[in-house]
Amino acid sequence: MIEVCAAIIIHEGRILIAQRPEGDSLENMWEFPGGKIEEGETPEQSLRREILEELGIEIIVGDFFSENIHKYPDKEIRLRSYLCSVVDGQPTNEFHQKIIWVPVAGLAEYLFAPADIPFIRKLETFAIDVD
Ligand SMILES: Nc1nc2c([nH]c(=O)n2[C@H]2C[C@H](O)[C@@H](COP(=O)(O)OP(=O)(O)OP(=O)(O)O)O2)c(=O)[nH]1
Ligand SMILES: [Mg+2]
Repeated sequence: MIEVCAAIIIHEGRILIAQRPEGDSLENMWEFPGGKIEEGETPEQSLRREILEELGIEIIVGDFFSENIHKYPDKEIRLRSYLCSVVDGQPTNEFHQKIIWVPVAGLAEYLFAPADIPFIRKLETFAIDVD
């Protein structure tokens, strides 16, 4: 089982989503930034490291949002998501094809990695209160 953490970064009513690189697994699909937890890391530490690497920003990892165990043809992952906020600065795209901010109501337009679908459904049932 591969342990993966994903950041649901919310800012001014929108969520940051990212399109996976060409040539990688799940290429072109949309995801929440993050990645595999490394040896000795907590999920929170892992997410802060991944977000600094992928987006060049410091985040606050807040409440746990949801967990989904998903079997891909070649691997099984436990994907855990956390609600996060930006400490300061603008995210820069260091890794993905694209990064964009979308309102919850717009998430359905994007083709997400299959493991993310339950998160999208759950987000759609919540009125996310921000600011
Ligand atoms: N970061 C992230 N990974 C996700 C999401 N949904 C999802 O299925 N994944 C999968 C893709 C990868 O197989 C795995 C870990 O992501 P990663 O970005 O660290 O992995 P990677 O590209 O090095 O993966 P791989 O090519 O070595 O399989 O989790 C998501 O929302 N965010
Ligand atoms: Mg990653």
